[in-house]
Amino acid sequence: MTRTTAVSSDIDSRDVPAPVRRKDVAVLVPAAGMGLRLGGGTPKALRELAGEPLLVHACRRLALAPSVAMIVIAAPPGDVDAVRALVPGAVVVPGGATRQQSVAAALAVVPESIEVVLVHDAARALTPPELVEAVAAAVRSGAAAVVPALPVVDTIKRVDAGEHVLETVDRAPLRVIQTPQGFPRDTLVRAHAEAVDEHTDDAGMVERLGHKVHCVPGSDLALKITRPLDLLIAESLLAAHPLPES
Ligand SMILES: Nc1ccn([C@@H]2O[C@H](COP(=O)(O)OP(=O)(O)OP(=O)(O)O)[C@@H](O)[C@H]2O)c(=O)n1
Ligand SMILES: C[C@](O)(CO)[C@H](O)COP(=O)(O)O
Repeated sequence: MTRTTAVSSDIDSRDVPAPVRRKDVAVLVPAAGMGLRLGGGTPKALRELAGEPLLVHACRRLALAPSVAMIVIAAPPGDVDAVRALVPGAVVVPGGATRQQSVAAALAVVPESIEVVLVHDAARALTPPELVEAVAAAVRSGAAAVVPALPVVDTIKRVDAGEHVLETVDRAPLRVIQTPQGFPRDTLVRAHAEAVDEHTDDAGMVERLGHKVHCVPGSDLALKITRPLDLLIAESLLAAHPLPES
């Protein structure tokens, strides 16, 4: 028996605009960190996961996001040519001494015609293209800054210098923040130009300008590979969530 599904609608399909596929996003990929907490002596973005550098995993997923027009990588200064060979479609610049300086170096080469800029850690190598699209869409909808956020799952306590607990913090309003973080280009340029101190993320700089930062749901796949345990977790995640065959 053939099963049919009746779809009734009084909207003429000719009235429905086709989904807009805009390639209007530049993604800056800070990848110049040493990865001291991971160890191993190789810059972290070049450390391998299942036989390929973390940076390659990260850029492959970025390139699968329909909005992405260009990828700019801030590479370890001694590995610029190696990174160009690994990710041939990307623009590669030497990174700086801090994450913030690496992002600024990449931002400096984004053409003015690009209106939406995302910043994405190479260390979040398994971030799915869907999260990139969700962040880009929220920027297009008018947000000054967009961050993926996850709830905190552990009890949080504040301690003093001697590791004595001062208080147990209410975790309900706390969030763990990931990348990609998204911005209108002009806002990110201004945030970097006016930053007076070091920030751990770009949204923090935009927040300092007085703008509201908008959260979208984060992803477990966007974990930051920071310590050796994270590499083991990433191996399992990669096996469980391979990219579809092209
Ligand atoms: N001078 C720096 C420092 C960090 N990063 C990048 O910023 C991202 C997030 O940083 P983190 O995961 O903390 O990397 P590292 O700084 O390499 O780690 P660690 O602090 O353990 O050395 C990474 O993709 C890293 O390569 C960068 O581009 N330039
Ligand atoms: C930008 C970031 O990934 C957001 O969670 C994070 O702040 C980077 O921090 P790190 O101290 O450089 O690991």
